[in-house]
Amino acid sequence: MKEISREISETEVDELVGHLDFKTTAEIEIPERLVDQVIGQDDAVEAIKKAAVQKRHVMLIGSPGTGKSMLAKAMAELLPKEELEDILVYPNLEDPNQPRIRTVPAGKGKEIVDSYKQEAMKKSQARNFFLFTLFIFIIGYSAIRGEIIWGIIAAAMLFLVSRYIFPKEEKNIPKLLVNNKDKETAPYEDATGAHAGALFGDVRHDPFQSGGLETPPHERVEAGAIHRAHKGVLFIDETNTLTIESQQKILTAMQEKKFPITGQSERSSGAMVRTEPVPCDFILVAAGNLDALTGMHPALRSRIEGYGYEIYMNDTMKDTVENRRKLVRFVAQEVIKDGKIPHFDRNAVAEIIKEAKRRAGRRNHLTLRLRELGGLVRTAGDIAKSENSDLVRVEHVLRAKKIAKTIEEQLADKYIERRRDYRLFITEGEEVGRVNGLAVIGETAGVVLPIMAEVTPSLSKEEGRVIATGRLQEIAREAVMNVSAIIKKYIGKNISEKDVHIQFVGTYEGVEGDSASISIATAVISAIENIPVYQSVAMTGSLSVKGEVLPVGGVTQKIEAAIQAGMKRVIIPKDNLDDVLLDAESSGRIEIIPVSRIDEVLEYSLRDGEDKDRLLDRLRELMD
Ligand SMILES: Nc1ncnc2c1ncn2[C@@H]1O[C@H](COP(=O)(O)OP(=O)(O)OP(=O)(O)O)[C@@H](O)[C@H]1O
Repeated sequence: MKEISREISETEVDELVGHLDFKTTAEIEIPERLVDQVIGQDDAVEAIKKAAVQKRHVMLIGSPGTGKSMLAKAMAELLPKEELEDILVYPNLEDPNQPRIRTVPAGKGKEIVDSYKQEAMKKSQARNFFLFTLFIFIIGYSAIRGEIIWGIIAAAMLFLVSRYIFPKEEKNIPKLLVNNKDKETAPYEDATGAHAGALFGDVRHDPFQSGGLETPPHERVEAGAIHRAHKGVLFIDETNTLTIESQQKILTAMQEKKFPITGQSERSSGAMVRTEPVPCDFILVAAGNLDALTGMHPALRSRIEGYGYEIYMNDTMKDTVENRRKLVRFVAQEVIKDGKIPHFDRNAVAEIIKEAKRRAGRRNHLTLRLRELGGLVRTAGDIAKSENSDLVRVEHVLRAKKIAKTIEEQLADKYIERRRDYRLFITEGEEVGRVNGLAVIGETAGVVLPIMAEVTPSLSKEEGRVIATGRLQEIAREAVMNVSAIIKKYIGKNISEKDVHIQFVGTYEGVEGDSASISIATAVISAIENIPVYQSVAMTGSLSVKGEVLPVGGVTQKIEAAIQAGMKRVIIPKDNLDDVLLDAESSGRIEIIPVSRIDEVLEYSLRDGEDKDRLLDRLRELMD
């Protein structure tokens, strides 16, 4: 049995950090451009570089937190900022409900608005001076004539009339709709989850629509994300969550490169206003997971397909020296980006990289779900900071790992807790037909999944049935089918004349049980042969019809779940041994038994005794 080394030694640290020579992440150099900071998504980086030059749209599909919005932001940095423009909206004297639109080079917009304001101020000052002199004259004259009351009344009337007669200069000042003054890069607009108004612009409602108190229509016009993204990038995550109508409008905006703004609420006075088309020459970066493709408007998708790039994001990258070095840089990047947490020392970085290996769930790979890993970096940083430590050290990372758990992991904890309360776990003694299987929730959390099997004579005359409860019926049926082949061939019993009942004890929403087949097999064999199973043993593995134990996913998480539930031994497929990456705290707390055949599973899980020896002898004779 292979003992997995637990203590993290100097050489291990050196290997984990890709033999980079550094004491703390403060020494690590970080590239200036965002695009050069992206890790492990080389195809996507290539595509956005090309798309930025050719002004093409891009679709990024993949798991959350792998860098989709980071790439969109990076793309905005690559676009020429010389082309940026300001957009102004002017009143239209002929048709006030159709305000006019003008574009000027970036920075000019504010100058124009300022000069209009000054002009208006001068005019209104002159007007006020004239009115003031007139009032003084009227009141002075009426006072001389001893009729001051009439004078005051006349002045008030004049004041009211003047409000109507004199044009309001401020009403002619254009409004700066999109301001790109002093922008360092082309705009990046994240319109994820935006409602129609935020996306396509809106015209506000005017509660005072007459009486000289109204706000002119052009002043009520608000730009949408598509307009603010003019000459830049419009990023929309979960594109499929937009209504079909919105997707259609985006498509029109992409084709026309301009889109008028109108009031979005039908009952508002804003709905009467519709501007001239407003420029919106943006590059769309649409993102999402695979579901996003199904909910996406086909025309929008084909527009991107035909005129742009579609990229599937990587979830993991190969575990190479070069990529480990990139993860060292990632830790440094996250520290700088956060700005508040201390730098990491070498050992702490190594622990993060170890976690990246663990989270990859795949042999010789590192995870690229870097947002989650970044969360761990920040939590470790916060712990170090709260303790006034000048550096983040291994102990901080280890503690952070306990806190920075994904929802699935927290769910698994609750699940375990609840099962403990109800004593659904049995971790000692032995029982016929009951096996502690292991499964995963989501992709990140392991759980113990107890399985019970019972074999009864068939109720139907023709053939026996597999009766499984819970959502895992299909898996149970498949596993039983494999097991029956094995049992028939090697144990010499035909279970097709029996009913096999399989129960997944307390199955939980989201549990995936594809790796439960050796557990089901063991439970069924135990039930048929009436040999009890040790309850201190947990197991995971897939089973072939020939009785070989095949590798499964999420072994580390499953072993952790077994440890947490209080198991003593865990049986895993031999091919998965390299995937086991327990942290210092968990390691050594359970005996790991790698197996490659079902007879080995039975050897370690069935109660010792003559029955078992006979069964194994028979089985091995036939299998060898
Ligand atoms: N490939 C990567 N390289 C470097 N850092 C990354 C990468 N992916 C994610 N990050 C880090 O995680 C943060 C969040 O990632 P980002 O928002 O780009 O993910 P996303 O794929 O857009 O996720 P979602 O689809 O859930 O919005 C980034 O700001 C960055 O700090």
